[in-house]
Amino acid sequence: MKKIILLGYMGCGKSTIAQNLSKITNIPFLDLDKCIENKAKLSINEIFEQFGEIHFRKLEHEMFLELLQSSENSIIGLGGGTPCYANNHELLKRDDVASIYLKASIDTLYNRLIHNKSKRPLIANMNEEEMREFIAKHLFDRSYYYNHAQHKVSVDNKAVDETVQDILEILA
Ligand SMILES: Nc1ncnc2c1ncn2[C@@H]1O[C@H](COP(=O)(O)OP(=O)(O)O)[C@@H](O)[C@H]1O
Ligand SMILES: O=C(O)C1=C[C@@H](OP(=O)(O)O)[C@@H](O)[C@H](O)C1
Ligand SMILES: [Mg+2]
Repeated sequence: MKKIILLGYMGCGKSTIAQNLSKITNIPFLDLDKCIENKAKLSINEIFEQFGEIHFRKLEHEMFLELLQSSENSIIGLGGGTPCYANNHELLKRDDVASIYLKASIDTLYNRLIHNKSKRPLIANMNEEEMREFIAKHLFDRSYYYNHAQHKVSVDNKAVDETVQDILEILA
């Protein structure tokens, strides 16, 4: 069975959707950020603070390869930046994975992230205006990498269950 990879911008719902998809399919869910935190015994915030983003990107690439190498079935929730560094986007095209881009609009992302920014070091210290502008520019830059996914699901105005159903249809 192919490994299922969920990708997309911070707040698009990778962790939430992967968890729910895992419950329905009984395929174990691995959150890349959580795996990095467990291995480093530090939170994502602490890794950024103590070692910087470049070091985080190295850990992220290594952990992504490690998860892909395992022979177990899994749903892997990436971090928002994963496809955009270390040529990770090329791994999204592999035959042994089904990669799915959870595509969200700037408004959807802004509305979710405004209440959920403290654990995301890239936006934690921004005010509302800065955040909206940052998301707009950053999403534009990153879309090139996200578009390497094999499949795309729009998540705007959809409940968690609806997005999960859309993914099940892709996988069927
Ligand atoms: N329809 C929805 N689908 C996914 N997440 C939603 C939805 N509505 C609200 N949310 C909230 O948006 C946030 C998405 O965050 P998360 O799943 O951590 O995304 P990511 O891992 O992509 O950064 C969560 O707080 C979740 O509860
Ligand atoms: O977009 C990014 O560069 C990041 C997204 C985060 O994951 P989520 O997308 O799950 O928030 C986490 O990996 C880190 O804070 C960096
Ligand atoms: Mg996440």
